[in-house]
Amino acid sequence: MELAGRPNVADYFPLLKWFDPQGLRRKTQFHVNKAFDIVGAFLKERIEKRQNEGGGMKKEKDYLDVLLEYGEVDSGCFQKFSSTAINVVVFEMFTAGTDTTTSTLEWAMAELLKNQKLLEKVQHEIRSVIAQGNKITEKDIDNLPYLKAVINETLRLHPPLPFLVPHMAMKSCNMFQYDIPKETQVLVNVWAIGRDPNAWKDPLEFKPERFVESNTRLDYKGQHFEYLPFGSGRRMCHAVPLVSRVLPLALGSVLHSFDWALPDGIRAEALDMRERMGITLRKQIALKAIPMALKA
Ligand code: HEM
Repeated sequence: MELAGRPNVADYFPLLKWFDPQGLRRKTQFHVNKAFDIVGAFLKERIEKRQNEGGGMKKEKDYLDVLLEYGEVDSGCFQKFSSTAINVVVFEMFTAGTDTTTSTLEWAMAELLKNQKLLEKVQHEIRSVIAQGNKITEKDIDNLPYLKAVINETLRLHPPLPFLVPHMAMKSCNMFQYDIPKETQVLVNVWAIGRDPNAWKDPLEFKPERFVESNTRLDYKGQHFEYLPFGSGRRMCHAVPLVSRVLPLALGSVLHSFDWALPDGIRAEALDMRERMGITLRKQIALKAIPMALKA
């Protein structure tokens, strides 16, 4: 992820592409190969296990089982995925899904620890819906509008992919009064769009309320152009249904089960919120937070 986010001089002088002057392509390829070997080992192990179990038609399947079984039922219509295809898909899920989700959770916790009142408000909502000792489940999420609003607001101020993923114009076109020649690389600055004072009131303030009160029912499905943390159109993030469950479950669980404090010596209002630029937008200084057991 670090190498993918590093500025590459060859993007500005395409002639240099073949020389790979900073060695970025070479170094990235080294790590990609390593990751492929790791995924390849999972895959081999699972295929062997399924063969030993005799077809592996077990009741509980995970993602890898589904990929391996794809096409087995109706071989007339589908071809099975090759090992290489599965390897690529699993690799892509890890690379696209890891930093994005963890960065959102880290920023959400940081914003809440910085705004104790909001932290109390969201914890109050969660704890009044889910009794102490119980766990949050997917079906609880719809009853937690403020928790969802905290996540929405985090994605507005801290979109994990601030420039989306680079796009390329397939043909010359004119969009929003800009002439875009064929094969131009286009970066969409959703970070700036989310902070645009023409679109947002008090744009720099962390106010989850705006998503609860909003009459427009703003969402991140790619149709509201002032709010595009997952992009828009046919290359937008296809994990939105997964992420809209995983983020509230993960954040809700830690907020439900523990009280939280900053380490000694760090005042909430002085919490460092600087960003570190890369392909994903991380906190420059990793958040440290202390979980405290709830009193029975
Ligand atoms: C908070 C979490 C996430 C955010 C904010 C996010 C955001 C995005 C964005 C902005 C794009 C590019 C859209 C564009 O350029 O128009 C993208 C693409 C993608 N995302 Fe996500 N993502 C998240 C989580 C995930 C997860 C968990 C997975 C997989 C399990 C995933 C898989 C992908 C893939 C495979 C693509 C490439 C799609 C394509 O090029 O067709 N993302 N995501």
